Amino acid sequence: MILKRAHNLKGTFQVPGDKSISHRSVMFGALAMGTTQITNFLEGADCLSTISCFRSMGIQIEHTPGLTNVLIHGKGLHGLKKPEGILDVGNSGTTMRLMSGILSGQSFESTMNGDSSIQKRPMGRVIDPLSQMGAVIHSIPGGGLAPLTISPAKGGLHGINYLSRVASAQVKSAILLAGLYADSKTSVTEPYVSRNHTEIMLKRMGADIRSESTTVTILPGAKLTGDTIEVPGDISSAAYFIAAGLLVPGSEILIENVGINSTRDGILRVIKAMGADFEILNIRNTDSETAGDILIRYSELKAVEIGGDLIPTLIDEIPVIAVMACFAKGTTVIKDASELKVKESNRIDVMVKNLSIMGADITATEDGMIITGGKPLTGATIDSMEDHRIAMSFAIAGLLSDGETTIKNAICVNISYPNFYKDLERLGAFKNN
Ligand SMILES: O=C(O)C1=C[C@@H](OP(=O)(O)O)[C@@H](O)[C@H](O)C1
Ligand SMILES: C=C(OP(=O)(O)O)C(=O)O
Repeated sequence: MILKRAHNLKGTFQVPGDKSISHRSVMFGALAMGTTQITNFLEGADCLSTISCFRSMGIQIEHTPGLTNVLIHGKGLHGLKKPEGILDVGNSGTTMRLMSGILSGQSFESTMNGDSSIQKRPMGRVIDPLSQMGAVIHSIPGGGLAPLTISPAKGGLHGINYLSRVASAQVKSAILLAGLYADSKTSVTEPYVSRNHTEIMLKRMGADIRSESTTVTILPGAKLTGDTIEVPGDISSAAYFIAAGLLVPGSEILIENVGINSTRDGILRVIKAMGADFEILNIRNTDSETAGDILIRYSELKAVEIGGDLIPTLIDEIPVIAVMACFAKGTTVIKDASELKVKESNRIDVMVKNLSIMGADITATEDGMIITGGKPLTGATIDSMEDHRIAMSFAIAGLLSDGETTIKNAICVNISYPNFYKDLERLGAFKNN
């Protein structure tokens, strides 16, 4: 993929459905009784991996490729069947970690594997709490790495009160899902509140689940019922167009129907602090998840400090926030973000290395980065490391740089945003190419 400097991005469009909500709608729909009807499902490779895993456990899922309506014929908490082969989660950490919780409660043995990136990501963070609940999980290569084999829990699962070291919705959700199968109440406390889509959707489906401050508690025994789920647009995908609209001179972009759940809206708080010219219009609820239209205009930005409880609300947006910081006046400090090291790539290292190559003033720290804006960027050849967020962040950087930027392994955007380059084109990003 080759990108050059752009001007005047204009248009109204929608980003695809939220990845986190799409995954959960399939998983929880499978565990509910009756039909779950999903609209605006994300047809990204990660969510398609979730569909294929649940199909191989006997769940009938109606989905026509190219259409975003999906029907899940749920079979209840005990309706999954032993899969024929290995469950392949592809590139999706969310699929592997949430399914670990579900599979821990089943009466059959299963093995999950994924691609080379998944095989490097830490699964000990779900193996440990689930084992405390009585789950039997074996890391085949050892060290808490995938592939993982999950065998039936001999004495069944037990409720625990778990204090998590990390603010991670994947860890929290895995424990809560196992809690549906436990013999007593389960609670998870995290250092900061992470995205709460699991809590919202399980509650709607009938689970007895409550949140108080940073603790979520679930009771076993509830019967889940199928639901109608309108998936809002993914704010993590909108983030690239928020950045492009703010930074490409002369731009004005309206992104319709974006999920702005308060556990996900950190990027909006950051651009506000940066002095961005934007508005959130038409705020509404789509089945308990709040959505709105985001109007973005070209702006002069100033630096910000980002850390603490803000981090989980924008964790996947940090790579593109780093790009924005290169164009903001002053020094931006991003801290408390060491989770970035265990995503699809080490996102601190990859951003710092490549933005430095392009000419940015950026330094890696133990838990984040420090970026002084104002140095012009020059196009370069950037390897995405097969990480979708890296590919999309450097595509935006390419629109703001002198010369040409070439993204290697650019196709990985299909993980969360298959039409990313098409949507950029529609807004006029390739007029100069
Ligand atoms: O629960 C989810 O859907 C997700 C949680 C986050 O991961 P962590 O739970 O590891 O922070 C996020 O980075 C990921 O893209 C999706
Ligand atoms: C980290 C991500 O996803 P996952 O953990 O599901 O692979 C992401 O989409 O940025």
